[in-house]
Amino acid sequence: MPELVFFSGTMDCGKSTLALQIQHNRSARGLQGMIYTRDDREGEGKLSSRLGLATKAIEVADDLDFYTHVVHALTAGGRVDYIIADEAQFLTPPQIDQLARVVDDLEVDVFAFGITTDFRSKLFPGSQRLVELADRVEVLQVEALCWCGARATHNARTIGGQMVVEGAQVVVGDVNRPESEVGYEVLCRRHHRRRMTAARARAAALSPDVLPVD
Ligand SMILES: Nc1ncnc2c1ncn2[C@@H]1O[C@H](COP(=O)(O)OP(=O)(O)O)[C@@H](O)[C@H]1O
Ligand SMILES: Cc1cn([C@H]2C[C@H](O)[C@@H](COP(=O)(O)O)O2)c(=O)[nH]c1=O
Repeated sequence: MPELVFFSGTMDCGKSTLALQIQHNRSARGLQGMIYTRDDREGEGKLSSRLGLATKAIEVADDLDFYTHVVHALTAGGRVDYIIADEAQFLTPPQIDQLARVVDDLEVDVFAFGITTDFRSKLFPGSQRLVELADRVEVLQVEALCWCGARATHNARTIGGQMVVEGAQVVVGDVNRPESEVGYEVLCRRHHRRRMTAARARAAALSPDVLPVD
């Protein structure tokens, strides 16, 4: 049975790498896929992993209708055995419904990859719809870690190393950026709740306030 699978995790946990591996393994067996992404850090029309691998992808805009797009590809004589959609958190809820329709009516597997929650730990609308509709939600096995060593479950947005909780939901960016830039850091829930980034933890450890006093 074809499936809609949502591979989910924090930033930097290997989602795009897995997408590229699924693409590689299937195409190595002669299967043909359509690869979609939206707002990849490396630029338009690319699906890229931090391990250095990348592939061409169809850049999705708000007005792209997945069902119509796949039907056009099929009626033009193309073969579509599976679909990969990276950065799926940026898709609109109607687009997720279209992906579900591709699975049910066209009998094509759809593998979607994305983060579930934003920097305020609120669901992205696309991810919410995926959780509602997916046949399976898979959490990636390679866990990203918080600075404290616990499993990272949340994404923090940082400016100057400090976690911020105001701002637009979508700001394309990366982890491990210089402290002067807007960036992201993955944290465990405890430290996300306390807004305790690695930089703040370092500063607190160095503060004379926490040194033992004779
Ligand atoms: N230099 C490196 N050596 C080994 N693994 C790396 C290296 N850089 C990144 N990775 C791996 O790549 C993962 C990030 O993969 P990526 O597919 O870009 O993540 P995501 O799409 O989830 O944001 C990291 O969690 C880590 O496991
Ligand atoms: C938490 C959060 C992230 N983003 C952006 C930042 C990146 O461009 C992508 C996630 O990419 P990854 O391959 O999973 O690392 O999402 C955002 O726009 N808003 C947020 O709150």
